[in-house]
Amino acid sequence: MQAMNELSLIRPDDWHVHLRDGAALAAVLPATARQFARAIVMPNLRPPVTTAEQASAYRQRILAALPAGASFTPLMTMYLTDNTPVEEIQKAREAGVVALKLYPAGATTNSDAGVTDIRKTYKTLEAMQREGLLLLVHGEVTDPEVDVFDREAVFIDRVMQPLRRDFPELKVVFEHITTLEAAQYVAQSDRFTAATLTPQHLLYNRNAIFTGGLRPHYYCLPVLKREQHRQALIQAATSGSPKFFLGTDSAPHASVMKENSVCGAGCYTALSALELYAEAFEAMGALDKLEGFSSLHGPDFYGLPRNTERVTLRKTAWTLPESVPFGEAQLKPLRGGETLHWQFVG
Ligand SMILES: NC(=O)N[C@@H](CC(=O)O)C(=O)O
Ligand SMILES: [Zn+2]
Ligand SMILES: [Zn+2]
Repeated sequence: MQAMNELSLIRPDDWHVHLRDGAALAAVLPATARQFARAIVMPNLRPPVTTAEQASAYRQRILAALPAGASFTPLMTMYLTDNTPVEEIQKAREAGVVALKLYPAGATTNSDAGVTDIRKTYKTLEAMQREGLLLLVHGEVTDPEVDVFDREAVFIDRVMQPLRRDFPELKVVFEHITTLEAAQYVAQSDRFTAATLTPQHLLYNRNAIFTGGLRPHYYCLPVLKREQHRQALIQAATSGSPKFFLGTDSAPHASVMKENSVCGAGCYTALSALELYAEAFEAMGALDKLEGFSSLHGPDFYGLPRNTERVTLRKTAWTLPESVPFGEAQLKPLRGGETLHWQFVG
């Protein structure tokens, strides 16, 4: 394939991002709004966004925190609980909420209020299927008997398959998939199932967490897996299949929380999201597949219009800052202080 020095794409959207709130929101929002036209905003605040009213208020806080002149649309989600009332689903749709997020209780950062048993949510899922709201899934079981590296594969058998059988027309996004099993499951599923892929799971295997010592900035959930899984994921992303699309899962945690005896899960990638994806696609000789993955498959699956504006990435070396302000704290991006070879130019 011919080497390319400039890449022009329809402006992408980020179908899975954590923007947090307050000073943290103000610190990270400009980076996401710079690269992406829209983003699916995760609801795992403390306390979580569980009502349509809270989602609307959170949307207003995001819009208020946008830099002057930015044109960015936050797409709001709500946090599904054992007790989400059925009536809340119609309110959610009316408030412009596009999806609910399933966190198995205890699976990840701020998931304590998550679902303890999917059957408890069946009436709500029925209403979502009827109203056309999507279900976004953090697909890991929390059973302490199950090895951390197997939790996604076990989730497919225990939760995904029954869920798909019982709600065949509910649109489900299997978020941030990390395994061969999940990539195969999604590739073989019908048109109501899709998946997002993060840059870290396309670029790294689990060795990255242990290179020369323990590297907390490579720790996210679901945790990085073996190389065979990474290969299955990058194959899926570059396959051209419309079932796979971009979701950074950029998940900022203050560096004091990452470099701690108990390290919070999450990689901060919003500062260089497209650059990291371009690097992963280029390594496969598949830069021609980047636009579908970044800009077309997501809106098509969500039933939203494609963007029309374009953005450019240039092949040029630049150094990602090692650390950026994060309210009173500091935030260390994945690959901070290192040289990247693509640069988003706007
Ligand atoms: N991905 C992560 O490791 N962390 C996310 C939560 C999530 O998406 O599971 C976070 O909110 O920090
Ligand atoms: Zn998650
Ligand atoms: Zn996430």
